[in-house]
Amino acid sequence: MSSGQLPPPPPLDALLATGDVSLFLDFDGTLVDIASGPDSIDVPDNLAARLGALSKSLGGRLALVSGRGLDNLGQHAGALGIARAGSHGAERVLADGSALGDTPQPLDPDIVRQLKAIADASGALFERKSFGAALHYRAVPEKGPGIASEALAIAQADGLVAKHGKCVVELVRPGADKGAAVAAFMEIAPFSGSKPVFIGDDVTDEDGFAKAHEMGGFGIAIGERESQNAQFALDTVRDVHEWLGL
Ligand SMILES: O=P(O)(O)OC[C@H]1O[C@H](O[C@H]2O[C@H](CO)[C@@H](O)[C@H](O)[C@H]2O)[C@H](O)[C@@H](O)[C@@H]1O
Repeated sequence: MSSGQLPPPPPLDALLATGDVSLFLDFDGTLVDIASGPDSIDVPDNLAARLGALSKSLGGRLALVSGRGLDNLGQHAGALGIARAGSHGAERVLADGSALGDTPQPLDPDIVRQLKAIADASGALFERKSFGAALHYRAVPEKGPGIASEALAIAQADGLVAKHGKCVVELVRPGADKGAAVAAFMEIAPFSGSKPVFIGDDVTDEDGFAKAHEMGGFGIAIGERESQNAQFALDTVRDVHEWLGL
């Protein structure tokens, strides 16, 4: 259903009055506005501190779940003293920085070279990531379908997964899934036994919405994109900040 046709979520205070809630937050397009490139984002002042305060008020039941690597997330958002999953959910750490689950394997260098060659030939922006590599075609949108199909062919030949997002396709190893990250956090304290709520704007967030709903909670889709699995919607990043009381 189009996000515009979904109702807004109940106020966070009202939700918290019904019992413990865990919030799982996407980053790009949810906490920060989409920009022309991965390093052009404008991170709101003191975002890390404000998320830390929100996490504290929720008894630690807050986690970022991003397609960015955790190293990259830290470079942009600053030191995050909250639970977080990066690389589309494959890298997971608790608020104290201890790992939750295994560290993923990086991509084979030959795959990275093939993706870089596609970027060089097409004018796409190549983003090297710790456990994946992405091709951003925001500056060459007409080449998006061709870039995506070349990346998909490499993924299929090498047992990898192509993650599609806003003007981007990325190859990752199987298992990088935001729903799996939600499930992993929900198995342990302080998340277990609470109602999970996943907030995100992009295709990869659908796994998070579906898992949150399956576990008794719901998803909140941000922006115009049609969502298959969210129950509620908010229009903008600013609305997300207001709903969270950031
Ligand atoms: O799961 P997220 O936290 O939303 O991360 C998804 C991807 O975000 C970044 O790309 C997107 O945001 C860029 C900056 O606004 C934008 O230029 C790009 O078109 C978007 O696709 C990031 O660069 C990727 O690595 C993340 O996977």
